[in-house]
Amino acid sequence: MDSDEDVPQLEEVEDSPASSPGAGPSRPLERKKVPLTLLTGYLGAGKSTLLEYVLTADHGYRIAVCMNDFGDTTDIESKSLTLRDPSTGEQTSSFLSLPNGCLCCSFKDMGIAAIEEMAVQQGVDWVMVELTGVADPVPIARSFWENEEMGDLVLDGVVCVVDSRNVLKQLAEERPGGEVNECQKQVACADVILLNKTDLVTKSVLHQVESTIRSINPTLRVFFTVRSRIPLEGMFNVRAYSSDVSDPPSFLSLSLSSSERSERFETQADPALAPASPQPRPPRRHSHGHSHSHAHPPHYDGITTALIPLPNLSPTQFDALNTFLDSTMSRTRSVTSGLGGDVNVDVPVPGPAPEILRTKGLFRRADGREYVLQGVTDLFEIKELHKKHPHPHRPDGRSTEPGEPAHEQHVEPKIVFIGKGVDHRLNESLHTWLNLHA
Ligand SMILES: Nc1nc2c(ncn2[C@@H]2O[C@H](COP(=O)(O)OP(=O)(O)OP(=O)(O)O)[C@@H](O)[C@H]2O)c(=O)[nH]1
Repeated sequence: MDSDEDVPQLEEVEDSPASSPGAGPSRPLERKKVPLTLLTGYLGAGKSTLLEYVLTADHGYRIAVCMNDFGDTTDIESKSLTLRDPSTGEQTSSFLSLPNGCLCCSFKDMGIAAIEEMAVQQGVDWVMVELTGVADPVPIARSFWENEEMGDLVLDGVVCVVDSRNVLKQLAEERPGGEVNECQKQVACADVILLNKTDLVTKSVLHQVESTIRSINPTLRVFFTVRSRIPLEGMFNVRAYSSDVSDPPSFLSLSLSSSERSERFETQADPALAPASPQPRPPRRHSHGHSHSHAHPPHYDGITTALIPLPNLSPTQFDALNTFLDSTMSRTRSVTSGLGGDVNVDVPVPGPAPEILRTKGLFRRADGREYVLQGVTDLFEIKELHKKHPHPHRPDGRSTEPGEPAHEQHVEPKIVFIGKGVDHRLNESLHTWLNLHA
């Protein structure tokens, strides 16, 4: 095995005075990072429609949108700007400054470092990078996540737009050798999804689309949209790859017993776009009766999910969990590298190795300390969570009185694996392994 590809080990992040609970804002001397969102979606799903909205609407955000090419956006009244390398004075990239304060940049000619430079120099609130319709977002998300050139940028999450009318067909498209298709990968690796073009489908189709999407990736924030019209706050601050260990990623609020009820958002159809026939309503809340203590039954040969509840961990179980993850990721690496064959693993998991695309989780030790797990393909990282702000509201939504203890949002410890060949064996093996090390 190439040592460069060694999976990062479980490391406890050291408590610096600035990051300790109760020590005030973490790292006060550091510049605030600019969050970056990756936008994916199959051909024709509605990505450009979303970007056009971002670039033209009066939403109050200053967003830099990076696209493969400017396309039709050059029609939008804009001012062309050029960015120069401060050391050489050479032109590094060009972009358009739009009337609502947003910027439109050509991603084709810009590396991550140039995007970072532009974001910092222009003082933008947010960066969105559009990936092309058939792009596999997994390696791109991974490279944005681990890239040192990100500097003052931080990957916030992956937003995927799907065409509700065609997505079931796109998910079912077969690839030679049973490869996972791009549409499945886009859904698997997304953190926020827009079920777009809801004006073109019936309520029952939309219901089917939602349950299929959730069976592939139960950690998603779901929005129902017409013309990709989404409240922008909904797709921002996802912190899905958060390395700021004072703010838990929002997927952690996913409840094991009620993930179907977890987060639902509906957007109003633009009346100007309303079809002549009555607008189908998005489905009401519903339950599929799934038990999340086991993997979902596969809907497609490709991607499945295991959502595994965890007990509070003893010190030996905490170490054992690291070994389990290390072994699981080594097996994934042997599949994705195409080398196959035996890998040196410490944990016996029956059956063929899964190809894991995304891993997320929260661990709690018996002493109450909590850790967030993030993983993309065979890379994973675990950081201790230092809660900065206990929840200022009571569970009934009312603010706490002065002196009354703040209520913390209760998050159940769990791991979510999303990938090909992920099934109940991972769940069973992990619990057997943890019991062995109790
Ligand atoms: N009826 C309907 N049409 C929509 C909606 N959203 C987008 N469209 C139309 O669908 C077509 C494709 O939308 P785009 O935004 O260009 O899709 P895209 O994902 O950028 O497509 P590519 O650039 O090919 O990947 C356009 O004609 C849009 O006007 C919607 O909610 N309802």
